[in-house]
Amino acid sequence: MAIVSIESQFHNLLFLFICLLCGLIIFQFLIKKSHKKIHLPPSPPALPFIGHLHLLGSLWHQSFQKLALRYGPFMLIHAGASTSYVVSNGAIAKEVFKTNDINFANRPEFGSSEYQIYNDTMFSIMDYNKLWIFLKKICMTEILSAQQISKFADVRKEEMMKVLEFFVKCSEQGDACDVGIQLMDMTNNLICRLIMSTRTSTNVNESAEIREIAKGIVLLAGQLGLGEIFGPLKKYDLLGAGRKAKALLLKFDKLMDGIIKKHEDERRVGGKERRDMMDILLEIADDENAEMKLTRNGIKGLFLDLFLGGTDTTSVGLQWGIAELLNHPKALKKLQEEIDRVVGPNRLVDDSDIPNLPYLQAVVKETLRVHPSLPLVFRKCREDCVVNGYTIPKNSRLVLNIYAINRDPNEWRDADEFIPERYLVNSGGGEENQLAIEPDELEAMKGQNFCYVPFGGGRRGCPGAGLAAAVLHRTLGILIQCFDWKIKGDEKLDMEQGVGFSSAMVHPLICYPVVRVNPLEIAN
Ligand code: HEM
Repeated sequence: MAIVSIESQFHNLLFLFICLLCGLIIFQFLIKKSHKKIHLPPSPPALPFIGHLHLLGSLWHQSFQKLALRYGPFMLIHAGASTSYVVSNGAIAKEVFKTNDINFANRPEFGSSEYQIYNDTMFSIMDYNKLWIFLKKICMTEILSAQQISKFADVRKEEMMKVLEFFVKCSEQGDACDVGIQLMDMTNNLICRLIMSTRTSTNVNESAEIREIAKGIVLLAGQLGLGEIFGPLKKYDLLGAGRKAKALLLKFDKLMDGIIKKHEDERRVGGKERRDMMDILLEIADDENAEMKLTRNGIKGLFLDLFLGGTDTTSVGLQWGIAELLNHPKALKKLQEEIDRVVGPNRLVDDSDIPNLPYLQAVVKETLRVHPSLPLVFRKCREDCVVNGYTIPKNSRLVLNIYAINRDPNEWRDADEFIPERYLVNSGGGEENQLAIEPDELEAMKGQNFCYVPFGGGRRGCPGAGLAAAVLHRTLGILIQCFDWKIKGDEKLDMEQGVGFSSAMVHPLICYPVVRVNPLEIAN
């Protein structure tokens, strides 16, 4: 009996073991099958919970660039609970910006939305929808149009003159100055004047207040973005950035209410000589026949974007431009010679000179290639689609590493080097002074070459590129025309890049300006 019982128990156990083994084999087979269905891009080995966070340094674009060298130009990266497809070359950027443009026209969430008071009306983060299309049209045909930019050329010049006066004074006194602070103030005042005809020194410090608010939000933006790594826990605002951002946004809201009211009062009285961006938007808001109703929140959200998107990016670009020229004295000399030859010493560089200054154009272009002001661009896909042969499920987060794309060694010779000459052809005679910028390169500035994407691309590309280009060329041209810049201690500048939303320099750009053409004597 006992023997029969042991034998039957053995059979039962064997049966159970075989069942388990079969179950395991079927389970593994199913997993493999499902993995085959979801064909995923390469990804570095990940750790539980934190994913690849341990592989990411303080500058994510540089970490992604290094990882791409090993895992390829299309990777899957898990930063805590947040998963992103990371693009690092021009061919795949083209698939996003061109082939699948409309599908990637949404932005992913950026921290907890509970703290965002303009959630559905902030142009840069709202989904691609009718309101976004309407606002984009207003940007491109009205407030950031080439016509509006040239209408305010005198305002750009006035702001420029303030900075020039300051540099001339430093030169006379032999003082060093923080060039970055001056350029930041200049771009902030400029954007404030274009938007609402106000500047720091003349209008109850509204633009200084806006500067402080924008600076605070830009600082918090990095932390808000980092909140994504907590997944659904982000709504608890574990880093506290959401609450701080909301306080700043409420301050901004109140300030804008006052500015809107002033504009409405002025409109009632009438007789304003020139319409600023606020006047244009208020007119559209009051227009009963407009395609869509533009609300006060829509106006505020758009302007917040212009303050955030336009100030740091442009002044950071200018700083890198000067810094690169100071570290490349031959390029600096060549640029000064070009400006002296084309413009001469009796007037300042003007917008109309830019087409005749190919080396200046090449310097600006190369600066934005090596130091894109926004090194990472975030998108979300609206439907399932295929990129680089992989199926990307709807609502996936995609990061375009502009920094890596612009420095791709397969596309650019000596990709990390600052070489403005790379865009130039000799238009005849073999002399350097007959250089011209390649026609293709002008197209590239408009986002048609996907290996060079400092302004992003497709319908969601930067709407301020025209204004940025106008400010960068003219300001850099005048600063180089009027001054020799001496570095403190006559050393090379440290080009280390800082952490943050825009890729600013870690070390302030401290220089001694030395007048070579006095702008106050020749201002035209
Ligand atoms: C050197 C200067 C600048 C650089 C390098 C730059 C770069 C960029 C980039 C890379 C994007 C993301 C584009 C994409 O998703 O494909 C962007 C978006 C944006 N930029 Fe700029 N930008 C600059 C200046 C400006 C200026 C002067 C303004 C306006 C005053 C501006 C306003 C915006 C806005 C509103 C967006 C959001 C567009 C959207 O989501 O549809 N930017 N910019």
